[in-house]
Amino acid sequence: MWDTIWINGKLATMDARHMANGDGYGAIPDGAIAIEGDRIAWVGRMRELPDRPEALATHVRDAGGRWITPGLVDCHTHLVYGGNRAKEFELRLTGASYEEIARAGGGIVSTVQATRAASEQELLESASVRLERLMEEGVTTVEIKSGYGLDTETECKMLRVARKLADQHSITIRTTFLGAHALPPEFKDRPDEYIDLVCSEMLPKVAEQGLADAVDAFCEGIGFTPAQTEKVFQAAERYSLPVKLHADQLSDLDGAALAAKHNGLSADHLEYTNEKAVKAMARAGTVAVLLPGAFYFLRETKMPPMEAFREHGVPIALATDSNPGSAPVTSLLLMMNMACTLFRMTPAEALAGITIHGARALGLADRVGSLTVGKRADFVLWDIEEPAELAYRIGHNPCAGVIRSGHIAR
Ligand SMILES: N=CN[C@@H](CCC(=O)O)C(=O)O
Ligand SMILES: [Zn+2]
Repeated sequence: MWDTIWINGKLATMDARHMANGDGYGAIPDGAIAIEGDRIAWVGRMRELPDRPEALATHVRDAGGRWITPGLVDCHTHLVYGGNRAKEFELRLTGASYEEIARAGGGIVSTVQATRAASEQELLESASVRLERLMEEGVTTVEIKSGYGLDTETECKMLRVARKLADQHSITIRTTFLGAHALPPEFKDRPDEYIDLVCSEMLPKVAEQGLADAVDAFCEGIGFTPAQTEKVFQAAERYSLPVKLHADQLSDLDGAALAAKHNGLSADHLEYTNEKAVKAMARAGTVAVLLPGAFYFLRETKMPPMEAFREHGVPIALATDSNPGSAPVTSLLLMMNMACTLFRMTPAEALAGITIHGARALGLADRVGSLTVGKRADFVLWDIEEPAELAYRIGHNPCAGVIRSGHIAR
């Protein structure tokens, strides 16, 4: 006997096994999902159920003909930080660029000051508000990076806050150590010494305390060089932590190829990525994580190489990049719309980007991201007539219910 069975759902399974109809959603129109413990025990057509639902499960729940998708996955966020950067936004509107502000000591470094000054409790409270916004739209898995501490104490503080968020909310959180996000002012003109600190003190401490599930860096003119980034990756490998990379956002430093060389889970941003690097990503299974919110907010014009990703079969994920400087956004549905409008993705590609491919970018594709037997029973009920509506509307939240680990979460 199953614990629960949801009947009368239209399932967008996002499971390759159901993609034969070519709709891109793996749709099952008259679907049911059975739950045993926190896992999916059965998925299929109602008429293929082996018996009456009441005879199969303790609880029978009616989805009322609603669409059901996997729980959404936001695979790239900087959700924990102090302060905000509204002043920098105003500055950019008077002509200063994101890079100019960063080079003049503003940008990421100004958030570092506010984050160092904030208590753990203050960071927890401000990040909780942002996390709640994501969860209201059906997000059940989220990645959170450090990177606004840039000293051992504050980097650990940020990651502890991210872990606590997972204890306090009904959500799966993966944490990523991003010590190599920017050069802290106390290391001005000494980037190699800072990278040594990241590799020999920060990362070992973070790893010893089990605070990170992955390691990231910002490989860019206003971040770190490929050689410095590679040192961070080598240190991550010593602690058996997978890597990801903020790559090729503002210029082509061959960052995506570097991430692929180190079997990166993902390379993120990728506006300037070249085709050779795309091929390397395809070979390594590195996911392309696109961040249309940052592209929009910084008014970027260089498009990520969409056709090359498709041609070479690189999985494309989407994320909010929620952060105070380049993407003060907490809506993954808005990212779907922006990905379709700005990057010309299809709504089905966009949904795959925030479900199965987002899961893949976190190394979690065997556990979440699709309606598949054995995966965690995380799914969302939607008041929509067709799945494309998730990407079509702007500023509208049709989430009608969230099931997380088998239980009704909202
Ligand atoms: N590109 C680098 N890091 C963040 C932005 C951080 C910030 O500006 O505060 C990003 O992913 O866009
Ligand atoms: Zn980022």
